[in-house]
Amino acid sequence: MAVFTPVSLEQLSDWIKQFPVGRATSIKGISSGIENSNFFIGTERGEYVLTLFEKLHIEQLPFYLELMRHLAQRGIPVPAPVANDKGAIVNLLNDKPAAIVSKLEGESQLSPQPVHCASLGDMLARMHMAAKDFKIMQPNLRGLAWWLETTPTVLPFLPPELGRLLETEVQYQKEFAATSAYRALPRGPVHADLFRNNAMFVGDKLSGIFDFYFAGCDTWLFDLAVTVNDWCVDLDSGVLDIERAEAMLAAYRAVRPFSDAEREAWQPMLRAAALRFWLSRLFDFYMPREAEMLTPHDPAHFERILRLRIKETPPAL
Ligand SMILES: Nc1ncnc2c1ncn2[C@@H]1O[C@H](COP(=O)(O)OP(=O)(O)O)[C@@H](O)[C@H]1O
Ligand SMILES: N[C@@H](CCOP(=O)(O)O)C(=O)O
Repeated sequence: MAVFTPVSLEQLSDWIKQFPVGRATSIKGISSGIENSNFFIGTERGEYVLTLFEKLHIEQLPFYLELMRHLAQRGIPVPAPVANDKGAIVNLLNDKPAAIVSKLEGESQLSPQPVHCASLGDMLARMHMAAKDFKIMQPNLRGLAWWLETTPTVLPFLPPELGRLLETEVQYQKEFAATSAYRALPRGPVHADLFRNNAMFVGDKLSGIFDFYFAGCDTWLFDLAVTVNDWCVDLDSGVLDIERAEAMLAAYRAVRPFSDAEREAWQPMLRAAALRFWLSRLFDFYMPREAEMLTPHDPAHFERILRLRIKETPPAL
């Protein structure tokens, strides 16, 4: 994560007194990621992750943090938010809403094999089931409405052929969202950004999934499509690795079988998932923000993935 808002050990030491984690002993900015300011912090009780929310509004945060608490309570390995002495899990730090969550063990698996993809498929399905009774409703804020709003902002920066691809796909997704097949898709709270860098493994064992700050209520299939488009592709070409994709789909299906509507919507959803990240990367590329450390993401990667998902038949659900 880039650090947009610096926090000193002195500032942290004062702020952290309200939490039952003991005295702060260290703070270190995390350079990966592009949305929030994240820090590893050490305290007398252990290690945690401190996040300062840069763009999200304070009224949106309970959805993410309460969802993490809900999932953690149901045995899904996600960071558990720490409440302060008044029971609040979001508190201002340096004028930004901020939260402390438990630190997951392990490392990201950036070269996943079928065994890792199967673990993700299994966990994603279990997460969807565990979130079914979550009470707070918040739409996916990077869904169709955002695509429609953001496309005109990036279009002026694009060469004509890319602009046409973008406009055509947004129109296709708008029409697909009005079909009965789309409306019949099962839905609920979804992660919506479950990339390789948002899961931890200890050896080959999945130790947790994190970064719920794009989560929202959307179709379960969209969530699976986002996950397949990252975990089961060749990163240079965007081409689907069938063995990895089938391992993920089989593990997901073993927990929650797919419906007919989902089978019908699978290819459009893979396209939607590619479009979503192509558009957000274009937006971040042409409208960058100031940051102390910033790792930009390449929009062309998801343009390639979108072109491929449009023309190919995906592995069956
Ligand atoms: N709860 C956590 N446990 C362990 N590491 C974490 C945790 N949260 C974040 N990280 C680390 O911080 C990095 C950036 O966090 P992330 O949530 O992806 O940032 P952003 O919201 O900006 O995308 C991750 O890649 C991971 O290394
Ligand atoms: N996964 C998205 C960007 C969101 O950043 P993250 O570090 O929070 O996953 C992308 O790759 O475009």
